[in-house]
Amino acid sequence: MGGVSDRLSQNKEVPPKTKTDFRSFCLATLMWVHRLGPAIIKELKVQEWNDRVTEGEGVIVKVSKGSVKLSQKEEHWLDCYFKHIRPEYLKAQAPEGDDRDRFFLGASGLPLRNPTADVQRLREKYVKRLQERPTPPPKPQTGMVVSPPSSAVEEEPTQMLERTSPPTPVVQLPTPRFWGAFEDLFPVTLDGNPPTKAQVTEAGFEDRSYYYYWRRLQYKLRVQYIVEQSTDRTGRKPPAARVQRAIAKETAWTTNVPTVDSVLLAWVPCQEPSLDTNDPLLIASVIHQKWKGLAVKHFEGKGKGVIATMIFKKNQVVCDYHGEVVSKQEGEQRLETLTGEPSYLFFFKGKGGEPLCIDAQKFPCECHPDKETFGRRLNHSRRKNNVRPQRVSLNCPDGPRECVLFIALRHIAINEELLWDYGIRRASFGGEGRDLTWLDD
Ligand SMILES: C[S@@+](CC[C@H](N)C(=O)[O-])C[C@H]1O[C@@H](n2cnc3c(N)ncnc32)[C@H](O)[C@@H]1O
Repeated sequence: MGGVSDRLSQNKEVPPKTKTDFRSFCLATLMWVHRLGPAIIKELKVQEWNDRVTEGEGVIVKVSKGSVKLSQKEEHWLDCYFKHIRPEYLKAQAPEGDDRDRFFLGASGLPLRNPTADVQRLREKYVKRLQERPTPPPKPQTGMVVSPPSSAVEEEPTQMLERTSPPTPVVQLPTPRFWGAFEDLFPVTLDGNPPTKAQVTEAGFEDRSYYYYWRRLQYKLRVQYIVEQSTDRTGRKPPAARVQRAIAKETAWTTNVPTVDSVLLAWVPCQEPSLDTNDPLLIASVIHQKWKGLAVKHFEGKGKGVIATMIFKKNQVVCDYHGEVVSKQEGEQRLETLTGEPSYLFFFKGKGGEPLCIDAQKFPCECHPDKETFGRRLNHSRRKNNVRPQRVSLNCPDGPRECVLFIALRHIAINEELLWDYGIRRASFGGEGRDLTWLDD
């Protein structure tokens, strides 16, 4: 399973069956090595996983009845499941399901029902395989391409993962067909270097076009990165000087450095996402406050905040700012009554420019007494904001509802904290803002 966790951490393809096996393997670790009962495992919460603390060479995870100490390796396995498998299961889940806090989910996105049966299945599968295995397959030799076609990968996942299948002899490969195998061996990254000629030849890729393609993809990646770095919150096309400064900051890039012109050419205006105000899923999520892929986490010096537990794509709706919608005037009066505690009042302009306020001060809210409403927990950052608020009028069954949705400004990775720009600066409120130590302007 070490091979599987390596592939998962490197974002390489892993067949669904192997992912299920890997989840069972994590369950088996908790059951067999740490003697946790299935009921405790089923109850394990995302929050408990996120709140794990390092102790010596391992980590302590609080569980419903006590705690468990995992080794670094075991932590790595469980984290691989959490970061690379669970988010996929979350995608499958219908909005009615309440997935949000369970660590172990089934492929349907719902909480895992029978960990014992899962572990048993895994055990039987491997015992059977060991009994059936004839003689060990030959080890791959150097100068061979060790990448079976993807159909073979589906049928016999462990062969691919342990790289024990008989190697395919080197042939002159057409570029597009085998690019995947090349990229697996030499992933294209923002800061990496292309493989040397010797490495390429050793891996069985004689054709120089792979090398050039690698560089071209890295160039595109870098151009896109500089576009993002040099475009400010106004979303307007950046001036050449700003692009030049953003490029100059990347001192580690010594070759394959994008030119200012190529960045300006690649720049396109940021598209306002067109939200479907009749979307039943969106409406259900707002009404029932069931948002996928989010978890609350405690941050030192910030209090609570929200992290992503699945990937969010640019322009995807993350959650809403849930609370009581009142007039701006009413909101200001409520603000006056606050004495030093954090404010959860969101002022905005509703449909037709009407000044409104969403009051999320009360927790839990009356309409969802058993729920963590995520929007109110999002912290501020001007510099590292990755979501932005957008006002919409949703066509809910009981009539139009004024809403503020948080939209991903870019690709958001798992475990990343969700941050939005509150629009407050140190100079705000006639300079009163300078007392707010957490502002990063
Ligand atoms: C809407 S609440 C955000 C959630 C809040 N952290 C909590 O625990 O519920 C706003 C308050 O969070 C805190 N906060 C927001 N962003 C912060 C940041 N970047 N660093 C530290 N505190 C922050 C401030 O106290 C602010 O008044």
